Amino acid sequence: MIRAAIVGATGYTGAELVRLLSRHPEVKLVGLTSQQYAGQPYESVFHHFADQVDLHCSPQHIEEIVADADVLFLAVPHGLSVPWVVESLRQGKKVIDLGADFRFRRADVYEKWYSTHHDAPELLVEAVYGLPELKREAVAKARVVANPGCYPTASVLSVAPILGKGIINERRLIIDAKSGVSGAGRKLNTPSLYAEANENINAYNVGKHRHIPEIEQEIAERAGLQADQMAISFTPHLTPMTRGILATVYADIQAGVKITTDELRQMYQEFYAGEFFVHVMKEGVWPHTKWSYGSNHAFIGVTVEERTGRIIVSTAIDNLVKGASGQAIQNMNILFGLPEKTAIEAPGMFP
Ligand SMILES: NC(=O)C1=CN([C@@H]2O[C@H](COP(=O)(O)OP(=O)(O)OC[C@H]3O[C@@H](n4cnc5c(N)ncnc54)[C@H](OP(=O)(O)O)[C@@H]3O)[C@@H](O)[C@H]2O)C=CC1
Ligand SMILES: CC(=O)N[C@@H](CCC(=O)OP(=O)(O)O)C(=O)O
Repeated sequence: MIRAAIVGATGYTGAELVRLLSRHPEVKLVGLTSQQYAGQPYESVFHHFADQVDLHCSPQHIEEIVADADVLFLAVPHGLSVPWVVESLRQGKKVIDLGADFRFRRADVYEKWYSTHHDAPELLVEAVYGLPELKREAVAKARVVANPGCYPTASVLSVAPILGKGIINERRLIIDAKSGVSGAGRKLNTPSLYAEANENINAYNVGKHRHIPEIEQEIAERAGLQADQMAISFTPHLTPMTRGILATVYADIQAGVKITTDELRQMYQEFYAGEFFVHVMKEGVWPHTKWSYGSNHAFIGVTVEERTGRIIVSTAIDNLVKGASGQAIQNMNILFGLPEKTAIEAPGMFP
């Protein structure tokens, strides 16, 4: 059995890890940390785990938690991961960080967008950006996996099949994205209050969201460009749903390129052939976030808009599953040589 510990087990992604890992046939949960609930039974923090999870929340004693586990999931706010990663490496353990601290190749980019100093920039080169459909081989050999952000997961999957092929202008993509409120975590946060989020939709962090450099980094790498050549417009919106991301991407087709919707769809189907979790929709079918609710599956709709010379792609995922905890388990399965879909294969809950 793989011994797994979750740091920050009392947040939304932590609870989602517990839900999925507690049913994983090859995993034993051995540690669930929390600051504010340390010492309390986990099932008294989340009563829906009554009689299901027989562990107490433990304080964040790094050495002991790492010593007891084969793999650590870090589900804490950004800026807190470095000591856990350093100790995991020292003890020869695997670590999967759900936050942003190890997603960037360059510390200066992280420091600029997160307004935080990076205490272990030398480790950034060794961390693997864990989007399994694109980096499976690298993940398999990794010691540190940087689990992608929820918006970047949907955005990068949306365009990966057409990057670096001379079909679109990758530099100037426009991404319009919507998220459910669980994307903001369980902490108190005024925009997430029912009275403010219900029956409301608004853009936020327009032109300055911290996922811009992450999306640009990953798209540039696959397109054969430098990240500083990128000028992507990414506009996130908060929507009155609990879970879900819908990212709609607009890409200008390069001058002289002729492509039909059928040809485009065929490219996507070939690129994602054999990918259990990625589904390319038929003509006229556009993804709904509800299809992915509670699941690790991603749904992609594509079209060529001949009138404007643009490709439009719309992708739906669950921010807490494919956008966070499910993808983290997919990465863990790869790290330990297990079938990738173990414990996360179920379809979404519908309606
Ligand atoms: N929500 C989402 O959809 C996604 C989130 N992520 C990332 O995953 C990580 C966790 O997010 P999420 O679960 O939403 O966050 P939550 O706010 O729901 O939970 C955060 C967790 O971290 C713990 N924590 C908070 N502050 C500290 C601290 N100073 N020291 C130690 N532990 C602390 C909390 O523990 P306690 O309060 O019990 O002490 C809690 O268990 C973040 O990095 C987030 O950006 C990534 C993709 C999607
Ligand atoms: C609705 C909402 O607030 N969403 C969060 C994204 C959550 C997330 O996934 O952020 P990381 O993946 O980078 O940790 C935000 O916009 O900051």
